[in-house]
Parts: sequence; structure tokens; C-alpha cells
Amino acid sequence: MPPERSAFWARNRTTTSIPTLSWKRLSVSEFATRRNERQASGGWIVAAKQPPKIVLRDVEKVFKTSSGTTNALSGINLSIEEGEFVSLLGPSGCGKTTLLRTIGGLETHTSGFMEIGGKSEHREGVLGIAFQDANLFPWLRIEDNIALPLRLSGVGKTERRAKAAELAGLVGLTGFEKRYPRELSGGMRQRAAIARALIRKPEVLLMDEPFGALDAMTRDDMNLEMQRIWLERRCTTVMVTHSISEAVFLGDRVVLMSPRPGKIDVIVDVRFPRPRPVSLQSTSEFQEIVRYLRQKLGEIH
Ligand SMILES: Nc1ncnc2c1ncn2[C@@H]1O[C@H](COP(=O)(O)OP(=O)(O)OP(=O)(O)O)[C@@H](O)[C@H]1O
Repeated sequence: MPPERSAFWARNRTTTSIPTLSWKRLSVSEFATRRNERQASGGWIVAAKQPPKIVLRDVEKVFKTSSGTTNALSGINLSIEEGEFVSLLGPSGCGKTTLLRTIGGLETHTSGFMEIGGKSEHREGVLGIAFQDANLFPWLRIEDNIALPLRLSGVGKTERRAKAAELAGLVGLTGFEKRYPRELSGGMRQRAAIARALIRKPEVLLMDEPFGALDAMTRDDMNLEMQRIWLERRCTTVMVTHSISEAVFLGDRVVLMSPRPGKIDVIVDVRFPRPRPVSLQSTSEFQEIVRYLRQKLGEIH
């Protein structure tokens, strides 16, 4: 249970097979409306929804090495709805990457329950993954880098080229398909990495600090581009970031984690309508959420 409890927070429950508990930051008037609804519904706000795309229940991850034991994740309870964009935020070492890698099947959780799209085993093509370092192969042209997952699953050259061109278009790289990674800027390489992650139309996109290596201006541009791509594809997305404003700008929810052991400290709903303009970041509502998360991060450190 989140430790936070104040007049501005309301607890919600959905009628899915696995109850979802989340905490939403509300305005004073919203809170009053919710309180009345809650009283009328006997304590819970009930809303019918699709089953969540990703479910984690009591997930733990313990690393045992010769130098000791690390409780990287403890009691992780999180449900992510289909088409949702979730930002993972938290201080260094709190387990963000471990959580992302666990969702992606790159780490095996020590205990607990995890399901993606109603299945507990990872299925081919369900996930697309992009990391901070674009990890493109320098000897492959951009179109071949983008189409690599298709090549690995035996798709023919003509279809690969057509799909790569389509994805290059989606991420704004049309005209650069024949270039090599070294001929592209950092932002363009990251676009190519996102195109590669999306080429098999994954149900879930996982990104670990995708824009962490970019300068501030390029990062702002990429945040806008990411929003546009996500709005076009509506792929369920989980993104690790160290940037509070990036987390709030892109996320439907921001999951703030705390370390030792790595657990969820609080989840903040971000209700700004989309598409969100860059100018949103200067509004008092946006700044209020950023300030709140910065203060929580300060307490966690
Ligand atoms: N393969 C591993 N073997 C042993 N310990 C690990 C391993 N991977 C991560 N850890 C430990 O688990 C904890 C969580 O690490 P993780 O990389 O998930 O944190 P993080 O929040 O992503 O950090 P950062 O923001 O610095 O990337 C850390 O204490 C880390 O040392």
C-alpha cells in the first residue's frame, strides 16, 4: 500500500479479475466529487475496464552474487492498462531497470506473479525494447538496422525493405534509410532504435532512458516525437527516465520507486489531454506535479 494518504488522494478499484489499486492526485473540487461518489458506492469507485495489459503482483527480485545479496525489487504491485504510457522514475539503484528487464523477460523474478497480455510466459514479438544507447549495428544501413528483427524471424528482403520504409516514415527518418548509423545524429539514431523496437508491431514497448544521452533541445524534440509516435501506435509503453519533466510530459502515470529494497513509493496520475504541447511544461499544474515528485525524490534520497 502506498504510504501517502491525504485529502488530495483517492483510492480506486477496478472490476478486473485482479483488483488494481492506484493513487490519483486530485484537485480539491475533484476530490469533493470523488468523495460523494465514494460515499454513494459504499467506499469504492468502481469502473468497468479491459483486463490490464501488464500485471505484476508481489514481484520480488533478489540478486545473489559473490559480493552479497541485493533485494532489487520487493512487493511490486502494478497493473498497466492496454495503451497506457507509464513512466518509471526514481533515484539511481532503486530497481527501475531491473523492473523493466523483468517485464521484458530479460530477468527472471525471484517470486511473485507477472502476466503480459493475459499470459505468464513471454511470447515472440509481444515486446519491443529500446535502450539509452541506440545499439545500432554500425556496419548495417539504417533500413537494415530497423528491419533486423524481421530478418531474424525469416521475413524476406522485399517485405523487410517495405516495412523499414514505413517505420522510417513513422519516426521521421524518410530519406535516411540508406545511411549508416555514424552518418546520423544521436537523436536520429534513437529514432531508428525506436523504429526497430516497433517494427514487429509489439503489444508492449519498453524503453530504458531512451533520450538520456541527448542534449536538452534534442531531448525536448524527441519527447514530442515520442508522443506523436505513441498516439499513432497506441502501444502500451513503459519508459525508465531520470527526468521528472520527461516522466510527467509523456506519462499517463508516473511510478516513483524508492531503493533498498526497490519498491513503488507512489503512483501519480497525469491527466493532461493529448497531444500535449511543450508549453504545457510552463503551466502551474504541470509544475505542481514536478515539484511534488521532486520533493518525494528528495525525501527518498
Ligand atoms: N545483474 C545484477 N547483479 C547483481 N546486482 C544487480 C544486477 N543488476 C542490478 N543489480 C542491483 O540491483 C539494484 C537495482 O539496480 P537497477 O539497475 O535496476 O537500478 P536503477 O534504478 O535502474 O538504477 P540507475 O538509475 O542507476 O540505472 C542495484 O543495487 C544494483 O546494483
